[in-house]
Amino acid sequence: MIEVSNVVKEFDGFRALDGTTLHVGKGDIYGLVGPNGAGKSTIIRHITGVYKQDAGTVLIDGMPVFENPAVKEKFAYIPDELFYFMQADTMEMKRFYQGIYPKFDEKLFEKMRKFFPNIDTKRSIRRLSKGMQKQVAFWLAICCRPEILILDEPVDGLDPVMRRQIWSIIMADVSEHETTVFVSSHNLRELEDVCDHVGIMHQGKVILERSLSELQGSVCKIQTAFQAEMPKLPDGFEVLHMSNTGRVYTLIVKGNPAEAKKQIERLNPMLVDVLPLTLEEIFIYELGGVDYAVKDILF
Ligand SMILES: Nc1ncnc2c1ncn2[C@@H]1O[C@H](COP(=O)(O)OP(=O)(O)OP(=O)(O)O)[C@@H](O)[C@H]1O
Repeated sequence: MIEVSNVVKEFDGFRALDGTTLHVGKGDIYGLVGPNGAGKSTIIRHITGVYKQDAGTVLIDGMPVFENPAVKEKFAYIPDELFYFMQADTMEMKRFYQGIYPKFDEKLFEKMRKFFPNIDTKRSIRRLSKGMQKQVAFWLAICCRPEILILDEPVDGLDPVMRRQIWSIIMADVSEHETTVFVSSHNLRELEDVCDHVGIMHQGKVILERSLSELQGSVCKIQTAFQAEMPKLPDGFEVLHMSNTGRVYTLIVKGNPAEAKKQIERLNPMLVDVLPLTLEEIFIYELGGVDYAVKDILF
């Protein structure tokens, strides 16, 4: 659905994007994570056709985005800095969006009022708080019925209750309409519960791109204890990290979790348990040795 290949962008000789490549499939919830200055907003501005790349391609459904209104109708974009007509109120903005998005869902707009009880839709947006302005942006974006929602740091500035609310609205939309979501954040934890694909961006490149199921099936944490010393582990059993407290050993193991558990069980342990790894832990071990600087910044 979104295909970004080898995109290069320079600003006054500074290479903000240095061969960025990423792929987002239909219905994916793709999280792009990276430290400040990695290039997340810049690549998003290419995907939304705000910028034109110096080299490489940016395609949505096989079509170039830049200056292509047919493609722009497919997505709604919430940038990190909102650019409303600040004098307008929410109802006026709604009419503006209705003019641009033929599929704008008026009924849904009314239905969603209950989620945003603090928004006075007749008050100029300039006079709403920053968090409230973001809420309005979501409300309108979802009602545009886009095929793709592109969100740059979407919940920054929202309180924890509203964050949960916004995510649950997005998730409901995804499951009902198979909306594709492309979301950037510098906070991996924020994306952990919602994304099914994650890309890590660093210095203008996507250095790692994985599906969550692929990640979760490829590394696991095993806790085990033996009567005496830890026996020799089978050949080919790839331990990425091992620590122990007394007789209880915690192993981070590469490979299928169920298979790894079976292999440990053959060694007659007193106990063996497979524990879930957080996305953060998975990346730490996945990236092990690749680039410590990235790990230090991201986690
Ligand atoms: N219009 C511009 N002119 C000059 N430099 C720019 C411009 N836009 C971005 N940059 C530079 O490109 C790099 C990437 O910026 P970008 O905003 O894409 O990073 P980011 O990953 O979104 O960061 P953050 O998490 O802080 O929002 C930065 O070094 C930034 O200074």
